[in-house]
Amino acid sequence: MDTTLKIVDDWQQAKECCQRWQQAGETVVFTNGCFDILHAGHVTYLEQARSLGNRLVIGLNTDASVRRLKGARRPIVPQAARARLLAALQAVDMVVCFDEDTPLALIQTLCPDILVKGGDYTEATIVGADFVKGNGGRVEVIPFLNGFSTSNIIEKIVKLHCQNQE
Ligand SMILES: Nc1ncnc2c1ncn2[C@@H]1O[C@H](COP(=O)(O)OP(=O)(O)OP(=O)(O)O)[C@@H](O)[C@H]1O
Ligand SMILES: O=P(O)(O)O[C@@H]1O[C@H]([C@H](O)CO)[C@@H](O)[C@H](O)[C@@H]1O
Repeated sequence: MDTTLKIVDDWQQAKECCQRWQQAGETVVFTNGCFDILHAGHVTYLEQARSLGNRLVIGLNTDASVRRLKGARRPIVPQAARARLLAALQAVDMVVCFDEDTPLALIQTLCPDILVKGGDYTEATIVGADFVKGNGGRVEVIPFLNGFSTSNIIEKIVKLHCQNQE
């Protein structure tokens, strides 16, 4: 299968695909993030998110959005490559990029049935939670898998490869 076909650039096309899934009785799960330097915590998280429904859609921050969110030295991995890696995961059915600071407009466009974030968030801090619940959906927080973060990976690389070696 050509998994690049999961990467959808046009939000209207993504909306129509989600509608087709929902009209077929499938539950559409949505999550979002930067997913810079994909790691095992992301993969476990996404597989658990997918298990909550029948389809998993990822809202992926563009490079400009990541830079505003995480600083000028991020992302490490450009959005095209981040999208490509996510699309290759069996758990993922669609990847849609958003350039805003938050995924709210995308969530309001796609109207997912379930909105998911990891345990580094609470329902009160999940953007789109009120909209999804108001639209008859629900919000789920997936436990954080400790020891896995992109920041930790970057710190380890700097420590092991960039500082003066003893
Ligand atoms: N170890 C983990 N366990 C479960 N969920 C995770 C884990 N790491 C990230 N996530 C989830 O994956 C999504 C994307 O997170 P993000 O790309 O910010 O990962 P990160 O490793 O925390 O990155 P950074 O260290 O740059 O903040 C978020 O919904 C987040 O809750
Ligand atoms: O990868 P991150 O930093 O977990 O993703 C961010 O999530 C924010 C979250 O949805 C707030 O509830 C979102 O606003 C931001 O754009 C990133 O996707």
